[in-house]
Amino acid sequence: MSKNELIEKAIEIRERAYVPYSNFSVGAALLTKSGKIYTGCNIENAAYPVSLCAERVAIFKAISEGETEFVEMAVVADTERPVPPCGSCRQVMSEFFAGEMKVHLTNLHDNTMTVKVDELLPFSFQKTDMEK
Ligand SMILES: O=c1ccn([C@H]2C[C@H](O)[C@@H](CO)O2)c(=O)[nH]1
Ligand SMILES: [Zn+2]
Repeated sequence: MSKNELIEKAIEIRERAYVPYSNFSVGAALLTKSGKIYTGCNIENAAYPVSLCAERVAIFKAISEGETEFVEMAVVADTERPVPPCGSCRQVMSEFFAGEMKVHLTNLHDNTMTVKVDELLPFSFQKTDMEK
């Protein structure tokens, strides 16, 4: 599985985005260690805050299927710069992904930026912070 194949999956699933409010479609694809790909698109709601981002749809699909080991993720939107994930998604990434894991952020013009989870959210709140 190459970076470009993962990006292709994110581009494909982006077409399924349900975005009647923002009209801003996002796609995500997450590769597991076992070689499976979980995809996600953003899904909005008339009660706006209930909406879910593409990244979290992909991550929660994988977690709910019992996946625990992840290799890399791709996120795509029709932005000028590579799409930056929101803070909530960064926090969820830091919960389930290794700090060193790569996330490929891209747009429809092939401007891709690859960042590590730790770079997306440094000094993130972790479950170990609740242990004394
Ligand atoms: O990285 C991002 C940024 C935004 N959105 C969604 C949330 C909302 O549906 C729309 C506008 O914020 O885009 C994502 O899915 N991922
Ligand atoms: Zn988000």
